[in-house]
Amino acid sequence: MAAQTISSLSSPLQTFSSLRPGVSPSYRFTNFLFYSSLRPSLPFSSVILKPLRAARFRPLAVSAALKNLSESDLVAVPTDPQEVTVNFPSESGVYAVYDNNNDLQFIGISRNIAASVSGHRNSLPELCHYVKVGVVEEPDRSALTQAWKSWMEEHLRTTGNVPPGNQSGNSTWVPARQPATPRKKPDLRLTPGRHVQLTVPLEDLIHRLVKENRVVAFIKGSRSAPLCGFSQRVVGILESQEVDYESVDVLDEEYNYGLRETLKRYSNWPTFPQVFVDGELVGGCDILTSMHEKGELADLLKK
Ligand SMILES: N[C@@H](CCC(=O)N[C@@H](CS)C(=O)NCC(=O)O)C(=O)O
Ligand code: FES
Repeated sequence: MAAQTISSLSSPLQTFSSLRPGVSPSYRFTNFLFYSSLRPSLPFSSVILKPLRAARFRPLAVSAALKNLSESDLVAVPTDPQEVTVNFPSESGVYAVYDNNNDLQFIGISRNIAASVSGHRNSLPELCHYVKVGVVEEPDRSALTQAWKSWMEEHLRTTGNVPPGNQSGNSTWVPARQPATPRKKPDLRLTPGRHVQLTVPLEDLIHRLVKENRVVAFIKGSRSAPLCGFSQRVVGILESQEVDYESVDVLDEEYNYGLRETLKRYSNWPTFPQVFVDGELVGGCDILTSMHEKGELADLLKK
């Protein structure tokens, strides 16, 4: 195995999960500050101290800037996915996963480290006990690949082995592909079409729609083909929550004529997407993203 070269391994980019395109730099920065200022405390018992060749344990990834693999802190992965989401950085970077014997199993790249770690912990609990993470500044593809290579080379140099999960042909750590994409629910239409003269104001139709359906997302484009990155992100978040929701395309001039401007007045919110839960506007893309990352959206939808 020592003879295996880095370039012969399956591409680290295949391991990207939870891609979050379009997160504005300012938002990411705020997020980073938020995570940096966290001083979470894990129950001490959840961190099993062992005589390690690995590094010190620290409670969670509070100092996650990219360092050498050997210098990075080994952090116990909480069993609660919400704790992972809150305490690990949702930044782009590299991560190394260790089993409960502190054996390195896999080195991956992620656009959202917390989401990837949470996914691995969920699908491979027996192999995903500890992680090291390194946030990559200005994380374009080449910077991320470079970081991944440097960790991989360091591990190869010191052990002569490629981590089992990175050996070619091993698909344990790659998220399983969905067999066939299930057909998405159709979008709701507010009217029968432009040819029909409405006898009720559009506001009343909007009101009825959001009161009669628990979760409604007004988006640009359809849920199967959103026409704007903000709407796409919100659809992705709602799908990841596995919530039953209705979607309405505000750009559909045939069946939702006038909705784009009327809804802005109805909700007093100037942009799309707009997500309503129990008849109340929850927010747009920024708010939904933030609530999703903090676990607040799951709580709201569970109620
Ligand atoms: N910060 C907003 C981003 C959404 C946004 O800026 N939407 C714009 C462009 S898609 C919009 O809807 N503008 C009004 C319009 O197109 O009628 C959010 O969190 O939802
Ligand atoms: S940003 Fe252009 S349509 Fe949304």
